[in-house]
Amino acid sequence: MSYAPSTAVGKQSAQQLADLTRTLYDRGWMPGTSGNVSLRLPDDPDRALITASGRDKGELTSRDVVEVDARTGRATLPGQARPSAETSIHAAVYRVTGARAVIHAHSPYATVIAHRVGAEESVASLRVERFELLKGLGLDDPAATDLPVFPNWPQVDRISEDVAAHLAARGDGPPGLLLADHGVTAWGDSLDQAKNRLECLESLCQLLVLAQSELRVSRT
Ligand SMILES: CSC[C@@H](O)[C@@H](O)C(=O)COP(=O)(O)O
Ligand SMILES: [Zn+2]
Repeated sequence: MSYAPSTAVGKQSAQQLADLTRTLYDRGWMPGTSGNVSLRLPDDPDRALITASGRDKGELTSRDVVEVDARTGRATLPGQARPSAETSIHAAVYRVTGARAVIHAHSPYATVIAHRVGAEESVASLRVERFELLKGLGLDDPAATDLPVFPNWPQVDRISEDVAAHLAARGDGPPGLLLADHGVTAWGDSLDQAKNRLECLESLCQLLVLAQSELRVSRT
């Protein structure tokens, strides 16, 4: 039930995944067993490694990952641990954006903003503007962005369908999203880039809270 890669690339990727997950736990961004991280294998991007479900993220090792099909989220090897319950959200991001790494965290400020915006039946948009840190998101126009906030349906597949549809329709959106009352997900071309973007999103949410800004939310 533990990941035992046959290649040096698999071994190195699993180690990177585990090291980053523990770092984010240590920051308080993945309390308990919350959060999940995935990375497409550099030598075969059709496959990805993702954290196993329900593990203590502060204790995660390179054996606590699961190899899945990057586009479907289905396990590719027999006898593996259960992949993250939110694997289908990672797969939706991979299908639509071409990202190479995805991180989902329960970091406090992003989660507070996701709670304050909330969501009813459909995706909401949170306007974020003016902050210099928007430049860290790699946007075409860093003056402002509309951060999507998705309903936190109990059926994860329903969330991933919403995410895939929204990202397909809004190709110029930010490399991240909020899940109402839940947390934040960010992605990038590498684990480092996904982490940087997650840090920018968390910090932007912190600034919104500290500035006591009225949240500009639009709902469709
Ligand atoms: C500890 S509750 C958090 C979970 O429900 C979920 O949102 C989460 O982030 C972790 O799920 P996991 O299946 O371990 O990847
Ligand atoms: Zn979560």
